Amino acid sequence: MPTPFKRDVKTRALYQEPAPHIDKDNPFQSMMERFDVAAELLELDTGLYDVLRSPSRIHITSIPVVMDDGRLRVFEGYRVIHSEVLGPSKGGIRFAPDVHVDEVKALAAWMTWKCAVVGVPFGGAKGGVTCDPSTMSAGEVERLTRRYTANLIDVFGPDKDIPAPDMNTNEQVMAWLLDTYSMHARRTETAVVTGKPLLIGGSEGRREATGRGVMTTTLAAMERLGMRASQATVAVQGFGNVGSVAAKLLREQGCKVVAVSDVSGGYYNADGIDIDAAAAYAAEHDRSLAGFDGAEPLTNEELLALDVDVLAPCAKENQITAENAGDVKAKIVAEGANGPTTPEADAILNENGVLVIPDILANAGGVTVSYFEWVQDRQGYFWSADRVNRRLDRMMRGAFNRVYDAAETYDTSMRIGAYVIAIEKVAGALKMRGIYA
Ligand SMILES: NC(=O)C1=CN([C@@H]2O[C@H](COP(=O)(O)OP(=O)(O)OC[C@H]3O[C@@H](n4cnc5c(N)ncnc54)[C@H](O)[C@@H]3O)[C@@H](O)[C@H]2O)C=CC1
Ligand SMILES: O=C(O)CCC(=O)C(=O)O
Repeated sequence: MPTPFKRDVKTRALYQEPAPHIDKDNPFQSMMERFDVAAELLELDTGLYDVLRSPSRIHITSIPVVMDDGRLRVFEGYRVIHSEVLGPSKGGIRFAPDVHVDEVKALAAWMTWKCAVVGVPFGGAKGGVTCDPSTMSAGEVERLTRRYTANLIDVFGPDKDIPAPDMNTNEQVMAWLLDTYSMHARRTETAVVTGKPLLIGGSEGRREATGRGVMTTTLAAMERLGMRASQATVAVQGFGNVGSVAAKLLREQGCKVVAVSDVSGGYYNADGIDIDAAAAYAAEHDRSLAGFDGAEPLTNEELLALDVDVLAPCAKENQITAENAGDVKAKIVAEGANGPTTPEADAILNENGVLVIPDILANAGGVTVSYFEWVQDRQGYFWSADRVNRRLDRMMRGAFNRVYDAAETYDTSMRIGAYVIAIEKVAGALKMRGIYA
């Protein structure tokens, strides 16, 4: 096996300290720690550094919703536009109880870097509403979505800012967003949102795209490490849109998926989980694996420490930390989720020779097919699933190779290699446009 990439060294010598209110487990801080290392490697001008670290706009909005019992509740919603340097801003919307502005800021910045790494002509944005959709009816979620969209109507637009699904949002939520926007615009505007149903301008392959990108980049990493898919074991944390599809597609490539998990806990079977059965079970049980009997129970912590070849964290931020990174036995960590590994954990994984395929590369399949969807909507001409998947695989493979090569050139991790590519591209565009003149 090739020598693992070297541990990253950061000095913060050139750049300002992060804002003092940001604590160390904060996702924005976590993003900035990696940004700082890459900026130093690039010897990035300190002025450009300041521009790139700062979101271009933060929208915070109160969303009044009449609940089914007649009570009026007010939710807080966000849309952070991190950058529009490479094109209109792009990024998902998340509905979750722990959504907060610094999380959305980090997710928006990750979108900027992700689009640049994979080569789609978008800037970065992200949205979120602090709410618990598991306790809300479909009608309540629809009213929340429509009011959130109406409040941000001037922000969104096919040439301005284009949302998509993320945690706890789906095609139906995107359809409500499209409809609300179109009512205000007085015309049907399909390209204002991606990840929507096929019937109203969605793309073949978008639902599976993020998991598919996780599969493609994992296979590319296996090739680099001389591993065979047919002999590889896999554990997947999170069994939603990303995790369930990644598990299914890796299984189809010959891997043995021995463990999956969701918020209800983990499920282990040394002979391999029947992923179709698990997906069918979750579909029938309100998206939950609780009670799935095709496997033995284990905790999410135990899943992360399993003796497998590939670990795919596909749930949420800060799952692999300084406390548990030393227990990770996988040779490859494929980050389906955004921000699942803390900077301290990165250092431990690098030291232990684990190849981490960073989130801004591994999960970029979603935004890549969102780009294809936007292109198709604007042309009014729709592609076959085969065409979408072939183009996606080509772009993910190309991005993987560029990041791997950058990591070798700079003698660093794939994560920092990915940041180097992204920052170089966005900073270059910024200078060329003269914004920084
Ligand atoms: N949906 C998409 O196209 C994209 C999603 N992502 C990222 O992938 C991650 C997952 O997103 P989706 O699959 O869309 O969300 P989802 O809402 O469809 O699924 C989330 C899954 O994670 C599980 N989960 C939540 N908390 C957990 C915990 N503490 N431990 C274990 N499992 C837990 C849930 O039970 C569920 O199975 C997020 O970080 C998201 O930002 C990244 C790129 C694109
Ligand atoms: O498909 C998109 O536009 C964005 C998906 C997303 O939110 C992400 O990649 O984190």
